[in-house]
Amino acid sequence: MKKTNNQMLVIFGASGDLTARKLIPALFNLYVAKQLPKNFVVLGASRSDLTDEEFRDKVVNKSRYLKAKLDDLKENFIKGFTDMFFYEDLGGDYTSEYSGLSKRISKLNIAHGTDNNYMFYLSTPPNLYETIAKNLSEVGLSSQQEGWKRLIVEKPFGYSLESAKKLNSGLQQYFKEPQIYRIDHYLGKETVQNLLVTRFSNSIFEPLWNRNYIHHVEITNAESGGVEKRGGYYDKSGALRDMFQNHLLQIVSLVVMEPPIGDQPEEIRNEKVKALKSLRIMRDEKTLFDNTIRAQYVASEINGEKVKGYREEDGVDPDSTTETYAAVKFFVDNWRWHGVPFYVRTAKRMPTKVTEIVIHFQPPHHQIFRDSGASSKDNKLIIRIQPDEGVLIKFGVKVPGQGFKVERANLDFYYSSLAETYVMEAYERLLLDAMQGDATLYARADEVEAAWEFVDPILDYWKNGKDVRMYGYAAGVWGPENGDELIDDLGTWRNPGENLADDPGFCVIC
Ligand SMILES: NC(=O)C1=CN([C@@H]2O[C@H](COP(=O)(O)OP(=O)(O)OC[C@H]3O[C@@H](n4cnc5c(N)ncnc54)[C@H](OP(=O)(O)O)[C@@H]3O)[C@@H](O)[C@H]2O)C=CC1
Ligand SMILES: O=C1O[C@H](COP(=O)(O)O)[C@@H](O)[C@H](O)[C@H]1O
Repeated sequence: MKKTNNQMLVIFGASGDLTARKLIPALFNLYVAKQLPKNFVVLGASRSDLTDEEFRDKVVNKSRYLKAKLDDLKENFIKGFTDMFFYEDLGGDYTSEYSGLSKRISKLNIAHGTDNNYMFYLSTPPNLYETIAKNLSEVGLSSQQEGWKRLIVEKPFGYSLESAKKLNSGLQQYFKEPQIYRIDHYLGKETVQNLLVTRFSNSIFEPLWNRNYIHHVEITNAESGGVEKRGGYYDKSGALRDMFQNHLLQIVSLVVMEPPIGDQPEEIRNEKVKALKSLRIMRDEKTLFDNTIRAQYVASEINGEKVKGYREEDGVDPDSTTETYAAVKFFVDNWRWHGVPFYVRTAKRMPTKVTEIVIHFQPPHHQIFRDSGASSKDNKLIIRIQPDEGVLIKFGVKVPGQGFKVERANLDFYYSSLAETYVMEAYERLLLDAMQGDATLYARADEVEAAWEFVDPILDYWKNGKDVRMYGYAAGVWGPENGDELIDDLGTWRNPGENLADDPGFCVIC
């Protein structure tokens, strides 16, 4: 069991959505599970004019998640939680000097015995990250002479390769790379981590994990929701930046990577970087045209309810060319994966919320049961990241009786069958790791840059390419028909829990 030192968590942007929806509930779960250190303080910092009491009130009252739990808990238990919270008004903006903040931190440190160990969580608009790091450094709050200092940074880590490099070097002027924790909440998901264990702690999968046995790899991230209240942010981002560049390429790196020499953070991260650097970058327009598809959802009805199209959403430009669906086919240029196509798609307003990896194995070289129902697509390994987290194996079996009729069977493991095991929420797991100084599940600067290097040409083509198209799909279906064209030499995408409405797939900006 790793040790969690006494410490203070300072959250910049403490009055925001992420703090209320993710960070506070995660801290609360850690508190209930007695995982927080003996001496622990949370100092919220924002421009809003709040007292400690008002902040505490907001922290507990604003969290719908906590409200549901609070009814079951004793009042003094809850008070113990809220008493850990304090608030510092940064007075106007985040750019003025931090001597007031620094004094408050010192005072709380002495009063609560947090041993000069400070974790700074940047949950503000990203254009403030570098300024906050600079201001902290100027008042000595990045120095590790006494106690450790860590900086957790929220995505987006840049908007392009160039801006990611600028952000990384900007932060590294004030904090050393090992002090910087770039959070990618997909890495905190239990089944994403389980990929490493499935691959490297079993001898039955790894011998097959290569071009000789794997035909192709498919990764789907589907959300049934639209852009909700984040239209303004999303319209400047799009599916490729919002999900693909970070979460999905992180998953790809875990599928592709070579076995690390051990389980230490740098051993694993070094292999992930190598994996990301081996993705074949698409440079010419023809390759980009043939291997990438973008689309937007348009107004439709889902279960009898009218649903807005993307361009009608609040905060979205009515002429927006931002994609809510992105599908990319690519290859990995290394010994293990030569010639194996990867198909990765992500979208909002799909029929269901699901994320899964499907490893399609090669068909048998000589299929003697072809006429008895055996299919060349029988063998699949499905790693279900969410929901119903688990690992599923699909294979062919003989139907009892005369002859050799073949049908498909499943060997399925679901995490829910481990009823005794408490599965931590992603933010809970990641916060605890950072508190313990374990950066394994955080993205390193070179990983982020390698991912942008792959994504940048696609973004550039989608913005400036000659023949580039934007397709439409009715909200609530599995994307545009053209999405299937990408994979059509292999059939169709696996649409889990399929509920496919009639969808012609049409072009809104051809
Ligand atoms: N919400 C989410 O689900 C996710 C968010 N993120 C990232 O986390 C960060 C925070 O996101 P989120 O909490 O949603 O954002 P919000 O807009 O809800 O909150 C941002 C906070 O930053 C403060 N702030 C300081 N300067 C500004 C400014 N110029 N404009 C707006 N707010 C400012 C605001 O507090 P005050 O006005 O009091 O200073 C506010 O509390 C962002 O970088 C976002 O990309 C990443 C993944 C998911
Ligand atoms: O980072 C993001 O992730 C969410 C999806 O996360 P999940 O854990 O619910 O799968 C996505 O909705 C959001 O647009 C994106 O910014």
